[in-house]
Amino acid sequence: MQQRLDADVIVIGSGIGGLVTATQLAVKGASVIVLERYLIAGGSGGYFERNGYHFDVGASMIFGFGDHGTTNLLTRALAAVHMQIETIPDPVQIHYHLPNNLEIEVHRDYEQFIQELGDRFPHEREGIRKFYDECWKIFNCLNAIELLSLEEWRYLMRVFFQNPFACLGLAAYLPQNVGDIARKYISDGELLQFIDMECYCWSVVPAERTPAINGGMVFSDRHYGGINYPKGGVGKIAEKLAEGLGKAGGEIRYGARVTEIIPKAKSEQQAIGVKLANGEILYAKKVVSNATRWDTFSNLLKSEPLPNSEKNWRSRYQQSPSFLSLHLGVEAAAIPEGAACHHILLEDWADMEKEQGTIFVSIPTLLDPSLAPTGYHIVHTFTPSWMQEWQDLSPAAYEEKKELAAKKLCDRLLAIFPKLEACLDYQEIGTPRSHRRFLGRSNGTYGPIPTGKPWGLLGMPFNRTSVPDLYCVGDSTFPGQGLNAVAFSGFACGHLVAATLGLV
Ligand SMILES: NC(=O)c1ccc[n+]([C@@H]2O[C@H](COP(=O)([O-])OP(=O)(O)OC[C@H]3O[C@@H](n4cnc5c(N)ncnc54)[C@H](O)[C@@H]3O)[C@@H](O)[C@H]2O)c1
Ligand SMILES: CC(C)=CCC/C(C)=C/C=C/C(C)=C/C=C/C(C)=C/C=C/C=C(C)/C=C/C=C(C)/C=C/C=C(\C)CCC=C(C)C
Repeated sequence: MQQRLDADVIVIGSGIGGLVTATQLAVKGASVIVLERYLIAGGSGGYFERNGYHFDVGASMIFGFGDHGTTNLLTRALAAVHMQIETIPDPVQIHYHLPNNLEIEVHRDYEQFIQELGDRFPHEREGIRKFYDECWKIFNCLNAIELLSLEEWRYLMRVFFQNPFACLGLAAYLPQNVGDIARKYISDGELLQFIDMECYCWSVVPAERTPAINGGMVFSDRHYGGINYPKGGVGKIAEKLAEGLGKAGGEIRYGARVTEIIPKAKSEQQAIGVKLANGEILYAKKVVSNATRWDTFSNLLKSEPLPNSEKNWRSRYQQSPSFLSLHLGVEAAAIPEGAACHHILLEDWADMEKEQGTIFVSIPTLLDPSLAPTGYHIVHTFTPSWMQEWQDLSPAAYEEKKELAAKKLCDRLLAIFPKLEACLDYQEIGTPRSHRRFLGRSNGTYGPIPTGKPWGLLGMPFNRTSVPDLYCVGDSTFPGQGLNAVAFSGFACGHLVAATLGLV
């Protein structure tokens, strides 16, 4: 007997990866249901409101909103469902406050950034130029081709014949890491530490473990498409994608927690399906999981032994730390005139990768004041933290540890915002436990990081999995963390699944 089908494709999770997959499939004519365990869409790209403040959950430095080229994947994902968002250009990507008074601002203008970095390291002026120019080479290859699934051979042939040099260029960079390129041109130890931080602040690993292709994207796109903040907050991206999905005929269900993926039986009689926490079972031709690979294979595929491909991947990649997050509301006087929106603070290079070592700060109200009551700013401060730090504590000990950690972070921030503590109006503290609880991410992880030196991006799995008709999308698939990166993963997954359904 033919199995009942509820949709062509079920997508588990409405993070940006899941939503881009769903919208891409819907506009190609597939019937799609997105199942989201939380109350709103967006996952790490979501938001919450408290006391008149509109806080971004995680992502706040947004790549992919440019208006030209092919790498502006957020603009493109929205346009595919006839949506767009007004964005506010950020003139400085990051203001670094590093040991030995190394104060560097990464200006939107490439030449200004290269000039100022060269002024600080005059003996390395040439090396600096050569290093960042090589990153542009990678970016120019990416930005010259249509970005779809590398698992779909017709696309690969097409893109290769359309632009063989860009494809060969990318193929050459796929196994490389940023550190190898930096060391070709630069020998100053402090400058190499700076390049490590340039990588660490988005890849959570130093340059020698950061894929060159991702470095090329980040170090060039910030000057090309630029960093642009969505007016109304980062949550608008998911809101608009979800709206576009509805208009394209797709459906999204909230409060719909998937507890189990039911794989296709060997007899091929039964369609692949999912079971929800309320006991309901839904069937589809294909299931796409936007949960992390760890959650997908260890929690959702309950009866299946862990496939060898996943075992191999887990030996090459581990979970990155999660974050300790302080969502602060402060009086405007706390923020000095002319301050940049994003800051990185580190006092001692030895602490860069340590628990609560590097501090990330984002003040989105400098770009969009409407996110806070008049006369106030949002200061979102976060620092890497491991789940182990926050387990096995009594409720009272957990609360006390949170308060202490928050106080320590605020004290360190006084170095750049001396009036911060005096101007504090609201504080909400999130730990790895909060990230696990609200985002459904194993140990609240920010995503996969290589266990040793990786072969660039070659070790990252694509969207197809070893379980027939089950696909993965999001930051535990190629090319990894970042909203623009998971948007790529969504375009690739949507394209691959559409191809297997005969829709492209
Ligand atoms: N740019 C920044 O500042 C910044 C900061 C933090 C995170 N990020 C990035 O944001 C990206 C997040 O994108 P993503 O698409 O990979 O995923 P995501 O984790 O944001 O979204 C996954 C979604 O799936 C839902 N979900 C999980 N398990 C489920 C289940 N069993 N049933 C139903 N729903 C379930 C979650 O609630 C969530 O909405 C990450 O790549 C991260 O790197 C960026
Ligand atoms: C045919 C032949 C011969 C060959 C073939 C080859 C090819 C074609 C290849 C291709 C490839 C590709 C397509 C690739 C792609 C890639 C991509 C798209 C990538 C992307 C990336 C992106 C990224 C990485 C991004 C990221 C970002 C991030 C993560 C961010 C973050 C941030 C944060 C965390 C924040 C911070 C700070 C403060 C606040 C200060």
